[in-house]
Amino acid sequence: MKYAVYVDGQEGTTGLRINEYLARRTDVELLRIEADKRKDPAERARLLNAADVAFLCLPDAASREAAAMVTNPRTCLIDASTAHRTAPGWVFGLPELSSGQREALRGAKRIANPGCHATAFILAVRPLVDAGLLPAAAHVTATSITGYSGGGKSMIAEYEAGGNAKLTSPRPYALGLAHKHIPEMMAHTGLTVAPVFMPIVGNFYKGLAVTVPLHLSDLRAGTTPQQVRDALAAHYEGERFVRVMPLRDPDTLAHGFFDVQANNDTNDVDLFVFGNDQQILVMARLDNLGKGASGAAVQSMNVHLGVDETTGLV
Ligand SMILES: NC(=O)C1=CN([C@@H]2O[C@H](COP(=O)(O)OP(=O)(O)OC[C@H]3O[C@@H](n4cnc5c(N)ncnc54)[C@H](OP(=O)(O)O)[C@@H]3O)[C@@H](O)[C@H]2O)C=CC1
Ligand SMILES: CC(=O)N[C@@H](CCC(=O)OP(=O)(O)O)C(=O)O
Repeated sequence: MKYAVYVDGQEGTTGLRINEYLARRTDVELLRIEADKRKDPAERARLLNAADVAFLCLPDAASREAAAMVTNPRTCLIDASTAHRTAPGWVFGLPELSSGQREALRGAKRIANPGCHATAFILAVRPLVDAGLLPAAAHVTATSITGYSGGGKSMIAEYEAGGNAKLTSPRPYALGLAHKHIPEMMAHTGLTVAPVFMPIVGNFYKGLAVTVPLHLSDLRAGTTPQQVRDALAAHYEGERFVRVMPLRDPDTLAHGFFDVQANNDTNDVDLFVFGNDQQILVMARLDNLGKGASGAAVQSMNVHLGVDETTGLV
């Protein structure tokens, strides 16, 4: 038996990559929309309702419209947009979040794929809150360095057109302190105070690293960097796609510089803890188009269907 799968937004950055993952699979029949009907509501509704799994790789408003078109109770929607990540009735597509998450995804017909920055932030912070090392009311800050593909087709075109000197240097953004991932960062870590979050987009295609700096005095009294690293390792023990590096990763320190692109073309997340007697940096690195978007969506589909979670992923 093959699963019927439709990608709404198949020509976009996330949709194209999901199609690449799925094209290699023998257990999936891809339903494709004709090029001239890509935005035809009736044709999209027909395909959405014919699918066992439909990925929404669309701007937020179009994702909301697509969700409203689905009347088939068998169709499982996996929404890559920001529209439903804290919405009631939608399960967050991050299997590694907590011990009950896979079971929830298995039973869900509405799955919201996490944002790329949010994935890295949540994977770095949630285990520390769960372990009681980081108080839920802590005042947390975070930065993220990301490649420009995170901005979708329009930002990719801007960078690749060339000729704009302003794009050659890294650009901090979301300076209104209201980045669209903050609600999901709070909802899925348990933090009760909004983190101060500043992303920076750089002149490279893909790769992302979130850094969360913490004073040890903000953690449970007596917490050491090693305990923080060990809490992460305990939370992710046995996970195929999350690797917790040794404390003060010797390879990184030997190079002197952190490689934001080292997880590109994989679905892997690497977590790091650097630190001294007073301070730590917790860092999470991933491919924003892999575990930050399309890879995560395919992983959630695998969990939902009950097939090997790594099928089609590297
Ligand atoms: N890029 C990334 O790293 C990530 C993106 N996301 C999210 O995934 C979603 C898709 O992003 P991304 O792939 O980057 O965006 P893109 O802009 O690259 O692609 C969006 C696609 O949706 C199509 N589209 C727009 N409106 C409609 C409509 N009404 N009906 C059908 N198709 C429509 C666009 O058509 P056209 O080609 O004509 O413009 C385009 O092909 C967004 O919500 C984004 O926030 C999530 C995680 C990471
Ligand atoms: C460089 C850039 O602009 N990146 C996007 C994030 C892309 C992403 O993962 O967010 P969504 O899934 O919510 O679209 C941003 O920060 O808004």
